Amino acid sequence: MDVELRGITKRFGSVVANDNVNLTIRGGEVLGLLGENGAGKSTMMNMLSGLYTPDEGEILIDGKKVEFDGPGDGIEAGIGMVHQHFMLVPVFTVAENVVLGVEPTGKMGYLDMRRARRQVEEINEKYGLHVPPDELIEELPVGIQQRVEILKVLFRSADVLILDEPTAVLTPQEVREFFGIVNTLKEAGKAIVFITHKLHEILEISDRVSVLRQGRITGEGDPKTLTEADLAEMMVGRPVSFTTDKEPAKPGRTMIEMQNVSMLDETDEIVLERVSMSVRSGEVVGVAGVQGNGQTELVEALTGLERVASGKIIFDGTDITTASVRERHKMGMAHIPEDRHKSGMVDSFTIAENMVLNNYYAPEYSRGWAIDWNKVAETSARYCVEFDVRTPSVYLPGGSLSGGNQQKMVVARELERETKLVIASQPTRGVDVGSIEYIHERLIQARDEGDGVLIVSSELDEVLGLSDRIYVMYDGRIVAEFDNTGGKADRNAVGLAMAGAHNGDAATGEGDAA
Ligand SMILES: Nc1ncnc2c1ncn2[C@@H]1O[C@H](COP(=O)(O)OP(=O)(O)OP(=O)(O)O)[C@@H](O)[C@H]1O
Repeated sequence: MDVELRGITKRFGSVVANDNVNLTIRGGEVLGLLGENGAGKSTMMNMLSGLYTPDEGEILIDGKKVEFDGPGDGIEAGIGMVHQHFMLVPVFTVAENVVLGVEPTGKMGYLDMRRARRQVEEINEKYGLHVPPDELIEELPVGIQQRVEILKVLFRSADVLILDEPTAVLTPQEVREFFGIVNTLKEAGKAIVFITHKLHEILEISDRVSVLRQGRITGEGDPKTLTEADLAEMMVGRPVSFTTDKEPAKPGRTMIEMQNVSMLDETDEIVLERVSMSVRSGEVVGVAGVQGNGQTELVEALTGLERVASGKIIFDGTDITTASVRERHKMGMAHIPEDRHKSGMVDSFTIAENMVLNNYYAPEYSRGWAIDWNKVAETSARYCVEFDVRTPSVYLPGGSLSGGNQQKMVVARELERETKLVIASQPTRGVDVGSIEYIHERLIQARDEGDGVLIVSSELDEVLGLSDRIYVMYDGRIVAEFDNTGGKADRNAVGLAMAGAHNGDAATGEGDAA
């Protein structure tokens, strides 16, 4: 099935999200879609899937004009969207989720769950999805949940699959498996639209690439003849540096220290086991690891979001093991959370309100009981310019920003404050290459101004590029430590430690440690 967008324009108030867009999507092909944060990618796909109606232009399927009046019409026409934030019911099984809304019925009109299960198995088999139909969603890892979303649209006979930043939350192993599935779908004649900010993925998986800038298609090309640098320049309109220039670190006093910290989850399983680590002022320490090996819990312990079971945490000489989140924050701890929607922002609050979400009581904004909103708005507008948060007004809701711009808003709030320690968890997730460059520069600037900086990232290149020292986490423990002065840490050795192939004990300084 081929789909054509012709002269599509979409406005939100004064924002022109799509401006006279022309795009063709073909069956049996992966189209890579690239663009800066806020360029209009999601808006365009939301129109293709029937969620939004274009203000101007038309959509043609196999040459015939179609009009959608909601996502039901989109899926009816064979267009399926796999969203970045999954829309599954956690307490339902895979099969129940897949058939929800289009349940097959038996002769008496009752739900025929056996038939549903069989149909799920057939799709599973055909596309090599390997999803267990009877498992509850909440029991499944993220990578498998994503396949359930794919199953859902295939069950509804989608011929066009729109994948919106599908790899953002996957481990490297899950990405490999996911690409295998994408290729199977393509060979079966499906048209795939693949949206990502990871340029190497575009080069690897897509047959064609289109670049969107400020609502317009500004470039198209063949990934076989393009490089990452070409793609970055097409997106941003200027050459982008993939490495961050930095002077050697000048580590000072210990800013934060964990001493033998252990943590249990709600079922009393150990999620952090006797972790000892430190960050000094004037250094960037990176935490590498495949997601799910205790990094989230490490950050929760440091920031006070969760209580530790044993051990001590010392922040600039003060024992903060039992201190609250706000106390730590007031002492100069900044936190860029891995999931901004969980602990970073409120969608319905304005951008200005979000910019002071954890700081509104500071003397520069508060006069007694009253908040000086003019001052808040003025400061927020400045942060938006500095961090290139694209919005016509700071009085719009935070949730109206594109995903990457929401992330930049949270990063701006945390990095613009006077701090001693910055804890940055997946700081550039969903952020375009131009803004990654800027966020990296700001993290190095924080280090050079004397902050301790802790970066937790599932992007190994990010950890290697920024850190002066690297810890590797595996199975709730720190299993290795590497000196990365001048970028000397061995990528393969770090990768091996991430995979658990490490015999040494970082705490005793054995192994490939510094
Ligand atoms: N529902 C909405 N209300 C108001 N403005 C919106 C809405 N949806 C999108 N916009 C605006 O339209 C523009 C395009 O946003 P869109 O989400 O399509 O960008 P994107 O290319 O997908 O970005 P990202 O890479 O950050 O996800 C942005 O300026 C955004 O703020």
